[in-house]
Amino acid sequence: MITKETQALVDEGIMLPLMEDFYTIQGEGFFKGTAAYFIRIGGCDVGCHWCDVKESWDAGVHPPTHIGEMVEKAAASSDTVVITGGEPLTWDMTLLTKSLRDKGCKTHIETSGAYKLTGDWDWVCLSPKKIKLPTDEVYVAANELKVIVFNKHDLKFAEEQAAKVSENCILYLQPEWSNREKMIPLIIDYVMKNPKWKVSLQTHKYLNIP
Ligand SMILES: C[S@@+](CC[C@H](N)C(=O)[O-])C[C@H]1O[C@@H](n2cnc3c(N)ncnc32)[C@H](O)[C@@H]1O
Ligand SMILES: Nc1nc2[nH]cc(C(=O)O)c2c(=O)[nH]1
Ligand code: SF4
Ligand SMILES: [Mg+2]
Repeated sequence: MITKETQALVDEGIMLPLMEDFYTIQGEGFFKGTAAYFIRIGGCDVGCHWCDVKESWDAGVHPPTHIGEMVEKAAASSDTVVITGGEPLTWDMTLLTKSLRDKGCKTHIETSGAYKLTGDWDWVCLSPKKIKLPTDEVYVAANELKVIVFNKHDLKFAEEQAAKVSENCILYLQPEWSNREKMIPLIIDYVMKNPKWKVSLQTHKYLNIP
C-alpha cells in the first residue's frame, strides 16, 4: 500500500511507478538503430492478449519513483529518452517531459493513445489497439503510426487507423512477435502492393538486447 501523500505525488506526475530503465538501441519504427535511454512506467489496462510486457500492467508492483531520479540517470546516458510502459498516458507526463527537456533530452513516447495526451513530445509513436482506440488528439500528434499485425484483419484495421493520422505521419506494420513467421510474408506482400506502408521489426529481439 502506498500512502496518501505518495498517491498525491503520483497523481501530479512528480512520482511515477517505475518498472525499469535502461540504455539500449531503439529497436522499432523510425528511430530503429538509434541509441536511446528507455524509461518503462508501470500501469496499463488496455489488455492486449499478445502484450510482450504483461509484468508492466499492475502499477501497484512498481515502486513510485521521483521523476528527478529518472531524469538524472537518463540524461547522464543519452540525449534521446523513450518513455514507454505499460501505458505511459495512464499518468500525467507534463512534469517528466518538462524535466527531460530542461536537461536537453529529446522526448519520445511509445503509446497506444488510449488516454489523454499529456506532456511535450519530440516524437510520438502511436500503436493503436482495437480494444481501446486512441483519443482524437493523439492521432493528430502522431509522428509515426505502428500497427501490430497478429492476423490478416489487422491490415484492415491499419488502413482505418491510417485514415485518422496526419498526412506526414510515417506508417509502419510490425509483426506480432509470437506470430511473426506467419505474418511476415503477409506484411511483405502488403507493403509491396501498398508502398505508403513500411515494415517495422522488433530488431532488439533479434539482437538479444533489452
Ligand atoms: C509494450 S508497448 C508499451 C507502450 C504502449 N502501451 C503501446 O502499446 O504502445 C511498446 C510497443 O510494443 C508493441 N508490442 C507489444 N507487444 C508486442 C508483440 N508481442 N509483438 C510486437 N509488438 C508488440 C506495442 O504495440 C508498442 O508499439
Ligand atoms: N530496444 C527496444 N526498443 C523498443 N522500442 C519500443 C520498445 C517498447 O517496449 O516500448 C522497445 C524495447 O523494449 N526495447
Ligand atoms: S497497450 Fe501496450 S502495454 Fe498495454 S497491453 Fe497493449 S501492448 Fe501491452
Ligand atoms: Mg518492448
